[in-house]
Amino acid sequence: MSFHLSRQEGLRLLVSVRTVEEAWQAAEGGADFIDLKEPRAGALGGLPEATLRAIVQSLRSGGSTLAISATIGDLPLTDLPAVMTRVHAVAACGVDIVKVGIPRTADGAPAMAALDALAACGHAIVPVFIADQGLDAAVVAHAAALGPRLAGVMVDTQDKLAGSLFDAMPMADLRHFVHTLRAAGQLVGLAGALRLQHLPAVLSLAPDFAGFRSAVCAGDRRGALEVARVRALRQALPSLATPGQAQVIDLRS
Ligand SMILES: O=C[C@H](O)COP(=O)(O)O
Repeated sequence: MSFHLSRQEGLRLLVSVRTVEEAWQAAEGGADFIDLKEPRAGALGGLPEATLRAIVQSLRSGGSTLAISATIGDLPLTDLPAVMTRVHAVAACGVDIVKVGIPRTADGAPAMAALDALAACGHAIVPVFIADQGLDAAVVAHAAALGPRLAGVMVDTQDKLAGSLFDAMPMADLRHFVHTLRAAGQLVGLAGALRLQHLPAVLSLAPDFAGFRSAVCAGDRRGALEVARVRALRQALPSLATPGQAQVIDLRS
């Protein structure tokens, strides 16, 4: 794996963008990760490779050293050759991290086979567990067992109109997810229609990073990113992260 994400103090912000302009706005607002995604094509919508290359080229030639991730799009894990072809194609666009959705299915075997292939593919991979139907504990344990062969692990939601991550998963399950994967040496990220008001609950779970799109757009997540909204998230973090000030909110126990 050529790119390595190391653990740092505090919560890092991942902001999803769909254009060169949005990428720079996210950077200006204080994002730690620039996440390339087409929100108009679903929760993990993939951008065309030409767009990925253009954003990477602009950020790097403009002097930004921020980590850049990109999703491969919503591909079924049952077609593993197609998933791996797209992973290699996205990585070849110059991004540091490739994100791959891991939806819950009746049979966890395709997800486990995909995780094995992803861990061995030579790129920095972040599998993104889709939380809408809850998580398959055996598949999460399988990801944990892969340890640092994965660059990190995220949980996110598919249906952005059904509420936030905290509506999709009980707080106790989220705590278990973060604890299990961090104990396995992995960096853990949370996302799922998270808003400013969710930051205390996010911080109480102590993940390594949190991902945002809905919260940084004026309308819904398919609309335009607003730098002021990224900045507001960034500015909220230090005060919330100060020990004793972070309100622990058990949204669902
Ligand atoms: O990877 C993070 C996602 O793009 C977050 O999107 P969202 O805030 O709309 O759930």
